Amino acid sequence: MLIGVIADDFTGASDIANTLAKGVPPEGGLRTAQFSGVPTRAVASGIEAGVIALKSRSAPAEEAVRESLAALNWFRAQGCRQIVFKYCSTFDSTPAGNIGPVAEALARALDAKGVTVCPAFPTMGRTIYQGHLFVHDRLLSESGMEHHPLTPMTDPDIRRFLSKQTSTPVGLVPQQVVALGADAIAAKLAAAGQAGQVLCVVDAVCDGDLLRIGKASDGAPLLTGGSGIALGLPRNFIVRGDATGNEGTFTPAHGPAAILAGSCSGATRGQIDQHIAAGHPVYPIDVPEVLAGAVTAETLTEFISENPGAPLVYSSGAPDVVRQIQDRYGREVVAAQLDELFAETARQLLRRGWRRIVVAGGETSGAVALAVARELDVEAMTLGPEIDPGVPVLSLGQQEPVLLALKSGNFGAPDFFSKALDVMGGIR
Ligand SMILES: Nc1ncnc2c1ncn2[C@@H]1O[C@H](COP(=O)(O)OP(=O)(O)O)[C@@H](O)[C@H]1O
Ligand SMILES: O=C(O)[C@@H](O)C(=O)COP(=O)(O)O
Repeated sequence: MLIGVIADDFTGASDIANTLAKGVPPEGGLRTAQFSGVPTRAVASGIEAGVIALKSRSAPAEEAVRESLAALNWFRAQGCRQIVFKYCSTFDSTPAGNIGPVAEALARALDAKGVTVCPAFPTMGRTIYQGHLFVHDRLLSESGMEHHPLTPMTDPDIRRFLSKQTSTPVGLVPQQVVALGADAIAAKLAAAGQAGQVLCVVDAVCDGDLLRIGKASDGAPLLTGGSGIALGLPRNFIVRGDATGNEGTFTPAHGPAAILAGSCSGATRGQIDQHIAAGHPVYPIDVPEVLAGAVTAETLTEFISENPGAPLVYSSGAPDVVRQIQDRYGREVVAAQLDELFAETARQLLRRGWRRIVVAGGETSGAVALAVARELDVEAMTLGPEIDPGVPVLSLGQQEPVLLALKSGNFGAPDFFSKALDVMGGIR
């Protein structure tokens, strides 16, 4: 294994695994596998890039650091030469962590300084200029992310926000330097390191910038960012002949399907509206009823079983509704109960023969994907086709694989849900 990625959530993991598997022409990508947590068993030989999905984004900082270091140790044992810490392209975190503490701990363990911090994903409108993160034409803090249920983002200045989470000063490589090319970027990062800046925000406003950063990162032990940071990495290994590249085989699955949505993002709520307008069966989950024990995984499984095609169950609500529920019951309590509801629903569906599940939301995907991995006793997932930017199909198991699509809350076209099922084998 050459590249090891530590991802702080499951949708983010499949996003960067997709980037590594695709790469850019003419070289293409690497043979990539995604793991649910730190693997406990030997993995297939020939994997060139591994992505460990952790559910650490909303965990306490100490726990996130511990799990990330365990992932690092596993990758080191596999011989990885480059480690990437993947977080959200909207830098989802709180002032108490976890991006700063995890990145500093990894840098310490790898003796790295002047480490790139670059959440840019221009295809999805996430760009960084003078250290400020934009989502399309809005600053992060006016993009809707200021209403996120778990990690509301109210400061678009990534250098200033990250500094609240770190014990060392944070540097900046401005776009004017990035535009000069790989040598200029590498020199600026080295100077930052010498000045004691362990982490350094690197501007990127287009894929060209990410490719220049990728080239500058050849040989770097550690970089951190969104999935865009991986865009230029496969080429470094392929042109040197260290990697042979991705062959990309995929077998669709047939049989019943289900869509589970716990994301409350504007994009997901729009996709739900579109799914309803298209006449597909939907079940809106009443969250107080879940907390009262009146709506359970059995309720959802029954609804899905009785409504073939593209049945959708969702808890997603508008920001004011979510706030009211959190104020009444507590944010963590609600999140834990909904995670378990979706996880148990997935377990029950697998036991009834379901082999295609689409999930919307990072936390929700983490809960579901971990439950599926444990239920099937399969730790590694391989990459199938990309449904929409940043969302691939994941395949678990060899014979009759189970297919998952883990959609980041903010990603996907308005018709994402039916599109995902089409790619996975059709709606029937
Ligand atoms: N109606 C609701 N009220 C309160 N919290 C909710 C509701 N629906 C979902 N949640 C919680 O909101 C969070 C959404 O996060 P996540 O699944 O990561 O989505 P996203 O990818 O949009 O960030 C989860 O913790 C989920 O349990
Ligand atoms: O970088 C991104 O935006 C995604 O890969 C990601 O991390 C998604 O997280 P959620 O929005 O919580 O699904």
